[in-house]
Amino acid sequence: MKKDILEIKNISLKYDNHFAIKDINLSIARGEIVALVGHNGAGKSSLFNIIAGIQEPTSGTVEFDQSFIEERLFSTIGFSAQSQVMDWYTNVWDNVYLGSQLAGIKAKRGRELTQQALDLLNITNLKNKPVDALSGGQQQRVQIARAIVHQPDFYLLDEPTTGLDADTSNYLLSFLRDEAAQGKAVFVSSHDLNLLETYCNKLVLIDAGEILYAGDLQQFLDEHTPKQSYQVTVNQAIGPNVIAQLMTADVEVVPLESLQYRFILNQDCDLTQLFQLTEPFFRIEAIDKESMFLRDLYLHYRQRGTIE
Ligand SMILES: Nc1ncnc2c1ncn2[C@@H]1O[C@H](COP(=O)(O)OP(=O)(O)OP(=O)(O)O)[C@@H](O)[C@H]1O
Repeated sequence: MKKDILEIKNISLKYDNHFAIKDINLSIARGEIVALVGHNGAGKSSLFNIIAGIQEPTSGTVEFDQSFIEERLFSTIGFSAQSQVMDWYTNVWDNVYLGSQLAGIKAKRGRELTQQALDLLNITNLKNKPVDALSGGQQQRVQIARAIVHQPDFYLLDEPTTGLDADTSNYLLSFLRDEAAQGKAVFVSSHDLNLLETYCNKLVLIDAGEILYAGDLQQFLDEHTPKQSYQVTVNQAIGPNVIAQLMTADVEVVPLESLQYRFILNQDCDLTQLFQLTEPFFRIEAIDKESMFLRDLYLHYRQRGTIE
C-alpha cells in the first residue's frame, strides 16, 4: 500500500468574506508526482503556502507523517514559492549553497549538492554572478536550485517553470519524475499543461478554492474525454450562426485553428446524421476521433464551466 507523507484535512482559507481555499482534503504519497492545475486565482499558491507552513489556514490541518520528517520540516521539504525569495546581495553559488545550509547539511556535502543543483538548472556558468545582475529567467533557476539543492523527500514547487526555457523545464520535470520514482513525492503547479501531462502521474484540479478532481491523471483523461469527440477539417470557416444552429441539434463546435474544429456529439447523434446536419453549410473534408490531452480537456472544461 502507498504510504501517505502528507494529509490535508478540511483546509479553508478566508480573506474577509471570500474563500481562497474551501474545505480541501487531499493526501500525497511516496512515488507520486502530482500536478496542481487551476486558473489564475484558483487558490494554488494559497494551498502551497499553507502546506509549506508560511500561511495559516482559517481552519483545518496539514499533517505530515511523523516518520517522514527526519529532523525538521525544513530539511525534508523543498519549497519554492511563486514569488522570488533570494538573498539579493550574494552571488548565485552562495544563494544555492545557503539552501543546503538551511537544510542542515554539512559543508562538504553541501558543496557537492550545490554543484549538482547548478548543473541541473544549467547555471554553473553564472555561479559567481550577483543575483541582481541576472535576467528574470536566470533568477528563477537560482530560486529552484536553492529550493531543491538538498534533494528533499518532498518537493513543493509553485510554478517552477515560469520563465524557464523548454529544455530546462523538461530537464527539471524529468529529474522530479526520477525522484518520485525513487520513493519521494512531488507537488507541482504550472500553467504548462502539456509539461504536467508528460511527467505527472496524479492530478489535482482546483477551481475557486475547491477541488474538482484529485486522482490518477491518466484515469482523468480516459474518463473525461467526451465519448464522441472528433477533430474535423472543413472546407470553409463555420460562422457563429451555424455554430449556434448545430448546438440546438446537440452538436457542439469548438474552433481550433483555421479550418479545424472539435465536434462533440450527443450520444444519440451518429456520423451519418452529422453529415446530413452540416451538408447545407459546409463540407467535412476530414474527420478523426479524438483523444484529448490534459490541455484540451481543461480548456473544454473552462468553456463549459463543468466537468461531466
Ligand atoms: N492577501 C490577500 N488578500 C486578499 N485576497 C487574497 C490575498 N492573496 C490571495 N487572495 C485571493 O485568494 C484567491 C487565491 O489566490 P492564489 O494566489 O492562491 O491563486 P493562484 O491559483 O495561485 O493564482 P495564479 O495562477 O494567478 O498564481 C484569489 O481570489 C486571490 O485574489
